Amino acid sequence: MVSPYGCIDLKHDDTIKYYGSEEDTVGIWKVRGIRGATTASDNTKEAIAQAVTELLDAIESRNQFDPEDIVSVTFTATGDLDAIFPAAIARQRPQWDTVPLLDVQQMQVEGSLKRCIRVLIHLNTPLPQKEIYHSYLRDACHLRPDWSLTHASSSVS
Ligand SMILES: O=C(O)C(=O)C[C@]1(C(=O)O)C=C[C@@H](O)C=C1
Repeated sequence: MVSPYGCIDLKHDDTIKYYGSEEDTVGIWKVRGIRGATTASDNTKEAIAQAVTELLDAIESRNQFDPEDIVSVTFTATGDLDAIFPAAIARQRPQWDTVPLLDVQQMQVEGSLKRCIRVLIHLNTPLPQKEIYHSYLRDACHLRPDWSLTHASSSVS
């Protein structure tokens, strides 16, 4: 189907992409972001590993993607967590060993949530933004109450 907007982009590999309304883009692969956050009970390898595993399990089960389609994953940790890199935990997951991973320290804002691990996944997906599920677990559920039930469009499913 040709987009009513009439904008067709012929790439070098002859792939045709249409740009238009949200309906037009369903089924066309794009890079989307998946957010998540959680808290670790302690600054220990075990507690951080448990929190990261639980968070990535939730994100993977809610979004059903192939790790092969991940562009990159960035974790942030608050300054009170330094026992292990979240990326070191993530890398042990099935098919995650080739995913580009990065850890950075979260900026320190007075009064913000302690022992918090955040994640931002960039993913190639045919799903529209409204079908991307974000996961805010444990004490991090208060950070984005609209997303703590994990649906981007804030509907409960
Ligand atoms: O989404 C989160 O993890 C938040 O804490 C919320 C929020 C925001 O205000 O949007 C704040 C700080 C983070 O760096 C990212 C986003």
